Amino acid sequence: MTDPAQHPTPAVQVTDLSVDLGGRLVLRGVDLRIRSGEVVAVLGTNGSGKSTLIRTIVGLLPAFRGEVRLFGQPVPRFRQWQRVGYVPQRITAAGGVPATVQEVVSSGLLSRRRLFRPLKAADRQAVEHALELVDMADRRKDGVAELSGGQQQRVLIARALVSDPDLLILDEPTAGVDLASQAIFADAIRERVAGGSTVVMVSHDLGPMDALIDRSVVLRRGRIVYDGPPHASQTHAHVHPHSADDEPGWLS
Ligand SMILES: Nc1ncnc2c1ncn2[C@@H]1O[C@H](COP(=O)(O)OP(=O)(O)OP(=O)(O)O)[C@@H](O)[C@H]1O
Repeated sequence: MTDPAQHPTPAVQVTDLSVDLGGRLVLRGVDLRIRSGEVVAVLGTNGSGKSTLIRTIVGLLPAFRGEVRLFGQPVPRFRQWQRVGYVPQRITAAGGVPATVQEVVSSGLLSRRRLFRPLKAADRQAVEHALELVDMADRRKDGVAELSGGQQQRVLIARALVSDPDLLILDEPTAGVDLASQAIFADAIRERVAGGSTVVMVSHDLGPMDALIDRSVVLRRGRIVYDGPPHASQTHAHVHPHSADDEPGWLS
């Protein structure tokens, strides 16, 4: 029998995943197993498939072949979305709908409350805490459309953190966010990681988050070409993807 202590259910399990976008295979045969508590960076050049991988993991894109499981459950049947915080790649936080900062952050709690019900005191407190974390509490009543790009990104980060998720999936969360806010965000993530959260993060520039990463995965043309310790991948990911065949982690 398998010992569950030695083989606990991974937070994310991607098996032989291929994804088709517009008739083209953008991901091809991706295998990735992320244990609970790991902090994994997904790296690779523009168009290598990072966002596609992230969006398939959170169920926004269907698998063409293979599957993704979250906490052991295939994504199409997964229902515990309150356990997952997701920051999408930079888009307008409003998504075209006029909404205040407070409303967007509250929407991070939607899966744990009934739509259109007023927030309970504990929820209001969680929203306030998340807004304070990203230093946006004084803008709570403002429309997100009136914010700068970096401020909108901070609101999306607060939305992902508000439900105190077990798994954070972040697609370039700090793109366009100033260094001070990146440091605040890194602290918030560090706190979550210390509490046992799992983090999967796409980034071109990890900045203050760099020290938190314990593993990185490099994509190239829809395939994983490196999976191992962060150092070698960051040195070579964008420069010489084939120059480090003798280093551990590089896949042929
Ligand atoms: N809706 C779509 N239809 C067809 N092809 C798409 C679509 N969205 C993305 N692609 C293609 O899929 C490939 C991977 O895109 P993806 O956004 O996953 O890359 P990425 O690694 O996240 O890039 P970046 O670093 O620029 O964000 C690209 O070649 C892109 O042109």
